[in-house]
Amino acid sequence: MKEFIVGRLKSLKFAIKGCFLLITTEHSVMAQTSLFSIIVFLGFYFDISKQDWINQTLAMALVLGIEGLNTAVEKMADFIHPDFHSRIGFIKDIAAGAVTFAVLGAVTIFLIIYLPYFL
Ligand SMILES: Nc1ncnc2c1ncn2[C@@H]1O[C@H](COP(=O)(O)OP(=O)(O)OP(=O)(O)O)[C@@H](O)[C@H]1O
Repeated sequence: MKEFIVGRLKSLKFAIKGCFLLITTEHSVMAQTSLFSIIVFLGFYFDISKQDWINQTLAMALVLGIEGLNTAVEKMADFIHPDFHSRIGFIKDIAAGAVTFAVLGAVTIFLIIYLPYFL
């Protein structure tokens, strides 16, 4: 049992390190976290409902989570095959496409929540 807990804590430490690496080294994640800070500010400013906090938190987590996986795919592709190859291009394009789906969903949710405050 002790081994299990120590193992999980170690994994958590590496996972938090991964979050830190994403935020401090990846420009796309930096841009997204900056934008999300503004969204969180707007949440407090307009005193949005509990349900809207849940909705926007899920939207932001989804974008950052998929962006993180996209970054991992890009890094792995660059490591395995640093030269230009159409299959690497395809893999990177569909990974970026996955992020785009999440971003479109998140933008839709943000518009549903905040547009009424600006109309
Ligand atoms: N080795 C490669 N072979 C073929 N096409 C590639 C290759 N590397 C990149 N590409 C093409 O360039 C696009 C951008 O790739 P890149 O790795 O620069 O990602 P990015 O989205 O610009 O990420 P970042 O800004 O985080 O570096 C890919 O989606 C793909 O179409």
